[in-house]
Amino acid sequence: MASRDFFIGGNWKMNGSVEQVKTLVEGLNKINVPAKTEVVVAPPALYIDRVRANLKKEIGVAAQNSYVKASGAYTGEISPEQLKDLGIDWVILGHSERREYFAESDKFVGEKTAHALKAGVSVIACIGEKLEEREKNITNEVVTRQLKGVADEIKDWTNVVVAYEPVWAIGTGKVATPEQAEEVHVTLRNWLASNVSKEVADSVRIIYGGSVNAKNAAELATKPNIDGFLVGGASLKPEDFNTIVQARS
Ligand SMILES: O=C(CO)COP(=O)(O)O
Repeated sequence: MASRDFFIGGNWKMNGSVEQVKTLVEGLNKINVPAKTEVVVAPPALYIDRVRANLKKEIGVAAQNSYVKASGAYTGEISPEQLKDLGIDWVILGHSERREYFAESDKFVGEKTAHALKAGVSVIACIGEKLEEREKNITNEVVTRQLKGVADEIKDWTNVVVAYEPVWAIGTGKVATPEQAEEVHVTLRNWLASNVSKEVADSVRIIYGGSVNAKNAAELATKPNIDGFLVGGASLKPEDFNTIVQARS
């Protein structure tokens, strides 16, 4: 078994209502977090405060985005400093939906990562190729370019988790095979060993996201370089999410 702790993130995306969030938190509070496993959920920003107030402390809370400034005239944005103020220790950055719909560049994602880390907020940094990029056989080029966007801006990787999320697998029910995911994770680790350090390559957690569910998680978790998951749809179902949390136990 890999020595890196298992990491499970639940990305709720823009889902939920006051009532649904309450039910979800009640369900999550029943989860027994196994040893050497870290669990973090990312509610929409509006609900973060109430989730943190009502969720058991063994489960962390993440924002789904944050900006590159601490405060100021940036209408609609949220700073990592404000997240810290509310006891939020994590943020998801560079999700493909933000890259696609909000035109976030590799450099901007790197800058946001650097700012969040400086503010003391840990980062789940997302990367992943689109279907046409996989079909053109440029997956490795795309994911290492995206990883470089982060590597160019930071030195300390202690508080970073890398999430490999192939865009073609997100919300499609078309999960990457364990072999496909493992292959990319190895590529990323090799890139880190060559371009950052062997220590970072060995210690950074690389998690997989894209149609992970209660049925496929255990098999994916057998791969030595898959250190956990970033879960979308199935994170809205506490029982399924619990099965995924227990996948390596
Ligand atoms: O984008 C994802 C998590 O960030 C994955 O979403 P799904 O699990 O719904 O495919």
